[in-house]
Amino acid sequence: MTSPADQIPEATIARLPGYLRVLSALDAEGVTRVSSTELADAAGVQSALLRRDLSHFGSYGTRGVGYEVPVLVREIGEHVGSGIKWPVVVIGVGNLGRALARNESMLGRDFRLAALVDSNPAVVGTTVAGIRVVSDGELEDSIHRTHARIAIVATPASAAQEVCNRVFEAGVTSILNFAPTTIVAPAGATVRTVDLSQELHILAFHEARRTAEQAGSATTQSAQEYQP
Ligand SMILES: NC(=O)c1ccc[n+]([C@@H]2O[C@H](COP(=O)([O-])OP(=O)(O)OC[C@H]3O[C@@H](n4cnc5c(N)ncnc54)[C@H](O)[C@@H]3O)[C@@H](O)[C@H]2O)c1
Repeated sequence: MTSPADQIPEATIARLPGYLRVLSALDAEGVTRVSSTELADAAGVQSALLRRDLSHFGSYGTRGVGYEVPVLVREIGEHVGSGIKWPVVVIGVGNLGRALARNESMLGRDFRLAALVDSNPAVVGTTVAGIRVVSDGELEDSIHRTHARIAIVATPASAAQEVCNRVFEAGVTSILNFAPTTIVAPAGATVRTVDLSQELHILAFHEARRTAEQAGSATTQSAQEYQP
């Protein structure tokens, strides 16, 4: 398709799985065509944004006809690596790592748990979700053995950068980082950091603004009601 990946905005890439989810559901229902407005509504975005996102991949739809659902499912699926069953190594098998491992569905159907690594001798050797946890000394080996290029880091922040350095050195090029720290990655590698607390703070920001607006309108109202 048209644009090289490094010219596609991250925000566009982040919306692709949402489009694919809606399109796959339509496809499963036997729907063959969808307008940009219908698709945008179902995905919860503006239709102009949807058209712009898809145009990055050369999908422009046809005026009055819309998009061919099976074609778009195949094309977006190829872009987001759908149907590959990517092996994923999880490093740090504490509360979070264990929860992810035990609920593989949280990873989505295109990813499979390939190895679990932890440094705690009390955790090493235990079995989580049918996989034996190996020691951090076996980190590189577990990456080579499973051919994983994606890793999830769920260690404390203090260990995360060193773990990531080793993981990159072993051939991983994509990390989903849960540790609350900024990871420095080599050129050509991708790190996505997930921070629930940051997401909650974004909601709190909007809540604070709504509260301030309500307080402001109440003040304005009472000022208008004031008749000297
Ligand atoms: N992103 C989020 O929304 C979110 C939510 C909860 C927790 N966290 C973060 O995720 C991380 C994990 O949280 P948790 O509650 O599971 O912590 P935890 O202490 O229960 O688990 C951390 C695990 O990492 C292991 N570990 C430490 N150093 C290691 C190393 N060098 N190599 C391999 N394993 C190592 C520990 O032995 C432990 O089992 C923490 O950094 C925490 O702050 C993030």
